[in-house]
Amino acid sequence: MSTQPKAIVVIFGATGDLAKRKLFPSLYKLYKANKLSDDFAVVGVARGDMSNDDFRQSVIRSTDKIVKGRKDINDFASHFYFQAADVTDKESFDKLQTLLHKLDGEYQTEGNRMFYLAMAPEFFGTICENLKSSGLTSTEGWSRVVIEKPFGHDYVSAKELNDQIGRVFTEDQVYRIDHYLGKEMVQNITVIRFANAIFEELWNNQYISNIQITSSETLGVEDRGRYYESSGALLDMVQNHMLQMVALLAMEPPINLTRDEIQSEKVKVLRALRPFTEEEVDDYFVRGQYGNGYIEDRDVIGYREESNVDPNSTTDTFVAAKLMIDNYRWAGVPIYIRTGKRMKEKSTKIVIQFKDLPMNLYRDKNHPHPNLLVIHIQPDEGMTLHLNAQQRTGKEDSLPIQLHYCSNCDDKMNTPEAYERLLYDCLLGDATHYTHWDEVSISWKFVDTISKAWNKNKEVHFPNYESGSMGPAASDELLARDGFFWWSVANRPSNS
Ligand SMILES: NC(=O)C1=CN([C@@H]2O[C@H](COP(=O)(O)OP(=O)(O)OC[C@H]3O[C@@H](n4cnc5c(N)ncnc54)[C@H](OP(=O)(O)O)[C@@H]3O)[C@@H](O)[C@H]2O)C=CC1
Ligand SMILES: O=C1O[C@H](COP(=O)(O)O)[C@@H](O)[C@H](O)[C@H]1O
Repeated sequence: MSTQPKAIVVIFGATGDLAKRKLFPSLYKLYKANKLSDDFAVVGVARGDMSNDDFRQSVIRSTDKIVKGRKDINDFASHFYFQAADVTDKESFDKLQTLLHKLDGEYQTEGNRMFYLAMAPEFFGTICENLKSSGLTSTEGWSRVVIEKPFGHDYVSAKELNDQIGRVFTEDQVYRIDHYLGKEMVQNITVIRFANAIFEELWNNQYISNIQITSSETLGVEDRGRYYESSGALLDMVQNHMLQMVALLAMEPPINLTRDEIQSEKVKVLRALRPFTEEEVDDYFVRGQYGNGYIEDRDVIGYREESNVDPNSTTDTFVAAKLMIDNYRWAGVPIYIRTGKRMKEKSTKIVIQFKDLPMNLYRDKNHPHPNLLVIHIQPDEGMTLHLNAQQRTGKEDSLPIQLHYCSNCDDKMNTPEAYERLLYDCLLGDATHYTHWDEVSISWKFVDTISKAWNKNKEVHFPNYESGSMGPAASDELLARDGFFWWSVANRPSNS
């Protein structure tokens, strides 16, 4: 298989935020890394009428933040073409077909096509149906479709969408993107587990006390209020990114590293998640909404004051939960997750807390120092092992130390960005780090119960956490009830 795939990438929604902020810069980085053949073309689709030159200037501007003074940027941009089209208008697709045939000839792309749906979800089904009816998917090369999130807003809508897409593309042609799966250290979760004897033997309820996953953001809802009002943190982050990290952390070792075997093991974890009745939800889930506050040296408004947000909104901008996986390996081990907007720091971390020794000769009874494995997903990418190794002078107590590995502390720009990795994977036909329908459907069924319970009970006292905090007090109480607390582990080693 060529590591410099030839293809035409068609980006529906090419004048949108995702295209400019993530897709064009990622394609440029692939081009810079010689991961794109010279035979590639990108066709941007949107309604606005734009010349190819204007579109190329838009692409160049979007890469500005990456590399200054780029000699090759004009050559890169010359591969971009704009096709004005309204995706609800079938005739638009005939014009697109004509352009793709022309470009197939000019760039010898062998009829290979990636259709990237960087548009609002309500258009996903329509685009797929029009791609088929216009013959755009009948090509001598391969054709793949990348579907952005949210993939539906509940199980029923996700199933309808999946059936609509399934009438055009086979499962192997469908790439449901969850960009967390493109992140360096999310991809390393299975490497840390399955390439290190010292961890795999301990990775179970015999040795692990609890697991904590935090994905906190300092950003508020920004200009996405219209979308977020009907999503909230539960559907925006938990149903996809958080549950995907749980699956990777808890899965059994696959028999090999093929997509099918890895996804098969992830599905087993999701199926073993303890289901809750609607009455039990509030015993295991905490919801929050940010109020005003002070963050990153400035005053910020609360969620209800944001644009396109109902002043009496009950949408959750924060979720904490205690998940239980009822299988032999994890029975009894709580997995705590929390995610939210307008929190104290932008960070995604996983903390594995190991059980205490039955008898610790050096234990400082007032300052327990259990062993922790911290997997830093972002902003630092790496891991820290918290051990007890030094003896305090003249005392029996031991001192905690940290072994720290950071893969991007010296050169943050070198680690491929998630979208860069995932775009390249799709061009290569590798769906390992994309989500399979089986994973998506189970995640929706699990989250639907929580969503229904919360929609039935709107008696919430929102806002219930200050911007700049780590969420509502109930999130701490969720762990305190079990004798635990959220570890506020630093991004970098310290001698605390
Ligand atoms: N932005 C982000 O950070 C993230 C976005 N996503 C997902 O990515 C997708 C795109 O998001 P985002 O870029 O923010 O959205 P935007 O609203 O910024 O962009 C939407 C794009 O779709 C085009 N468009 C809208 N209607 C039509 C139509 N009828 N025919 C053709 N083109 C149309 C718009 O151009 P025009 O109006 O000129 O036609 C524009 O290019 C969404 O599914 C979102 O959920 C997922 C994760 C993060
Ligand atoms: O999918 C999404 O993720 C982003 C956070 O992504 P990150 O890579 O910056 O951690 C979140 O802000 C957005 O609301 C959500 O849709």
